[in-house]
Amino acid sequence: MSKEPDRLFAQPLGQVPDFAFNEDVVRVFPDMIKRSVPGYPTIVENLGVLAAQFAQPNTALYDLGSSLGAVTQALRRHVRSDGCRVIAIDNSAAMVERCRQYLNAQDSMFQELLPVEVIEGDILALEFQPASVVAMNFTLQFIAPEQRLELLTRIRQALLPGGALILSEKLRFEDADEHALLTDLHVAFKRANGYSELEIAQKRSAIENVMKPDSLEEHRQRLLAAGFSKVLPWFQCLNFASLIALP
Ligand SMILES: C[S@@+](CC[C@H](N)C(=O)[O-])C[C@H]1O[C@@H](n2cnc3c(N)ncnc32)[C@H](O)[C@@H]1O
Ligand SMILES: O=C(O)C(=O)C[C@]1(C(=O)O)C=C[C@@H](O)C=C1
Repeated sequence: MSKEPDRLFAQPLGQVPDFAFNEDVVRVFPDMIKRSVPGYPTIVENLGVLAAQFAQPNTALYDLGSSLGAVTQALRRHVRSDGCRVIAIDNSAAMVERCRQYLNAQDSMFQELLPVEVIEGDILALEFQPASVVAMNFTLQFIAPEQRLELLTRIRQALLPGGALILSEKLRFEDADEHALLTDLHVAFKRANGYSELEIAQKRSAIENVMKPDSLEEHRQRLLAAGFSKVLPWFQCLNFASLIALP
């Protein structure tokens, strides 16, 4: 994985453009996500551990919004069920190209890894195959809010009994004081990871139009409306959480 440090927002930008998963972001993405999302390495590795409990032989495992394939790599490290295959999908051409290179490198270092197909495409247009695990690691928050229920309903319909959706998201808090406190604590996390006040402020302007977090309660209600029977939070660090949703 690239070790290039994220300095994308270090210089004053004047008008800050909307955040996009373009070449510039791809180059620094491993550093950016680790320094921006509290608990990210723990979530990714344990997503593999959890997935191994839900994966069933001869089924598909999806990594939706796969970026550079960190979750796909964790699935391949942990899932041992026979005949499983990973389907990773992302609509950023730059992400997909680099993801394929990283997965080829993983292939050359380890034997007997699950086969993986990396698709450049829109999750909203995906025809799901019967799946035992669907991972969405910080991707739903970038889908237009009015399209989230329909997408989750289609995921629910593709999930086999005994399978699971593992959904990680940045959270919004319904109580204004709670939201302000958790936002301040997240800023403190970023500062402790070496981001300046300018970097933090410009990144916030860049993502505010493109990333719309929901509250935990909104997630729970929508997952139930999509047909899931149970929603279990398994991880939270500050305003970032990961949920298991059972069919
Ligand atoms: C925050 S990143 C995901 C991080 C990644 N899952 C990980 O754990 O390292 C969100 C990703 O979702 C992708 N994405 C956003 N909307 C999408 C869509 N409609 N279809 C496919 N991919 C999408 C973006 O291109 C981006 O790579
Ligand atoms: O920087 C932030 O505040 C974020 O919300 C982090 C976040 C995310 O949650 O996906 C936003 C965009 C980048 O992809 C990396 C991380």
